[in-house]
Amino acid sequence: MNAVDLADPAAISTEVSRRLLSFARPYWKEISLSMLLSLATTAANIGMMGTSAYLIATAALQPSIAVLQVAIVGVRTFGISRGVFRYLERLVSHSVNFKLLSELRGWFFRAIEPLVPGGVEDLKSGNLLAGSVQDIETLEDFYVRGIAPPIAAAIVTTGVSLFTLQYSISMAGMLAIGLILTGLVLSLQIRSITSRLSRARIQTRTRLSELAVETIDGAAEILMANTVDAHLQKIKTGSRQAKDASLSLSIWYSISLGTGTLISNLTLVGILYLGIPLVRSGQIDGVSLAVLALITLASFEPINLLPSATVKIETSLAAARRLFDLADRPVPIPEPIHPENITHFSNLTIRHLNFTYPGAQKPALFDVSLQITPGKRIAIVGPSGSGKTTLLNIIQHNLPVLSDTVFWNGKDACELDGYSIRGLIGVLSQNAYLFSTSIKENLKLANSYNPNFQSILEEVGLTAWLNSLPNGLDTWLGDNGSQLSGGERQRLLLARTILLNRPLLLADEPFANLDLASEDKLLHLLLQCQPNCAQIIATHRLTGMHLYDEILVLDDGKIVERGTHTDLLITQGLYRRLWEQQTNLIFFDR
Ligand SMILES: Nc1ncnc2c1ncn2[C@@H]1O[C@H](COP(=O)(O)OP(=O)(O)OP(=O)(O)O)[C@@H](O)[C@H]1O
Repeated sequence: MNAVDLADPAAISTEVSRRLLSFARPYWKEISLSMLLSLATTAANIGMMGTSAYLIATAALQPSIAVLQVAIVGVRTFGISRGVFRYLERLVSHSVNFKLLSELRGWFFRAIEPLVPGGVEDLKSGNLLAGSVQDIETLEDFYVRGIAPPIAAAIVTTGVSLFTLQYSISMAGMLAIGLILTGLVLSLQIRSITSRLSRARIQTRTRLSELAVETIDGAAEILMANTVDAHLQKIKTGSRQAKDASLSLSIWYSISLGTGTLISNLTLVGILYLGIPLVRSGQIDGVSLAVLALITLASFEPINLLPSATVKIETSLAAARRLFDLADRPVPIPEPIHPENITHFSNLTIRHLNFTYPGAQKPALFDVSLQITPGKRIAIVGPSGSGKTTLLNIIQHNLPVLSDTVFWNGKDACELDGYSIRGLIGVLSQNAYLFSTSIKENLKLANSYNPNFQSILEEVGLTAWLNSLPNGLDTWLGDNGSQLSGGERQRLLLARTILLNRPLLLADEPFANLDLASEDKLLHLLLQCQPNCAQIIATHRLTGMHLYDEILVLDDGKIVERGTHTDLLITQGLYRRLWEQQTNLIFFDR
């Protein structure tokens, strides 16, 4: 949050409210309508109570029925219109509220998305889940209870006090004091008490969400390690803390409701205490006092909701603050001010690239240069930790680089639109995500317009398997493809990447968890598909190396050797040693 004193909770709340209100600006017409309807409901309620009091008090004096006719019609009209206005007010306020919440979900996703390359690694997925679901839902209270009701309450307080003023200054003063005590003093008091509790509630709820996601994701490992009880204990502790935080808020919610009702009844007693002598002295008549007494009660109806609404609004503000904190994280790879789009691929050149992770002692990449053009196949090989994945991430624009190091079609990557760069790249890795839906939907994700699924599935060798499935392409894959074997999964990921049809394909150990024969087969398939597609494959398994145009050997972040398979075997360097190690291993494996 900009230019806000972070030590001042009031300043933070004001800034958070201002930002939340800015989302409501486009809906000002609907919000104004809901405010008008809220006012109309309260006015109808006050009218109904006032005319009822008039009717009952006048009827007690046994006048002719003609005298009561207008009041009878008034009670009916106010009674029916109150229900109609209340219904319309709820309809309008909830409709605008749902629109606002869906807008906020879109905004949150758009704000988080640019952070994903390298910006949310320190966050647990349960934290983001709590943000995108629970926190946004909590904001409902801010919009439903935070905008229209306080304004309607202020208008009611002013109107009813002015009306009472026509009868007596002291009674009007008493009523205004009661209304202000409840609507303002009690609300502010409750707010200062509950703001810390609201933050604690959001924190405990987030922690519980993190624990739940972690436990579900790691269920198999937890069972294997026999630590179910320890995890359940953590969840129980988290649940208890979340329950305690909610309970404290509920207690204050009830206290505020009860105190509001107490103040309204005390005000009524005060009005009667001041009014009865006035009736006795003939300054006002008894019927007017009855009307004023019931109007007093009715006017408290919207005001009484304010202190309890404050508790909910404080929780909304705490949730919003967390959302803004997440959304305001600095973008790790800022886009240029005037980004240039790149729509085709003719070459990628990397010149003397150095890269050091923040806080790392030594660079992960040092003086790396390469060039790739359409149709060229490059393999990046090297021991674990030599920098292969880092290099692929830099090409994907997932890590920040200095200008004058990475060039697309001769243009500096730092001046290009990051989304358009990623739009040129297809990525294949063993960790790629498969959505929990059908095979067809997962393939459509890559290219919903390509009806040519069957031929690509045939190409990657999945046809026989698909034919054996009763539901074929409509087979559900399970969470992240949990119902697939390693080979089926990798073939499906390969089919999805081919369907994506991007001019540059990056593959990071794509088939490493398969047996050597399957790996060999899929690597050949990958290299044969899309002849014009440039490919860079990072691997530490030296399978099919003779098929690559160039092999870069990385060691400790530096390219120590480069050339074709035959050249590198002759060189007698690291590549040759790695090759011999692997061929010996394969020999012993057999
Ligand atoms: N996010 C990160 N923050 C800090 N250091 C990192 C990060 N990711 C990787 N590194 C470090 O950078 C170096 C290169 O890692 P990288 O993952 O690129 O190697 P690799 O060759 O792909 O390894 P492997 O074959 O095991 O996947 C390693 O020393 C690693 O510890």
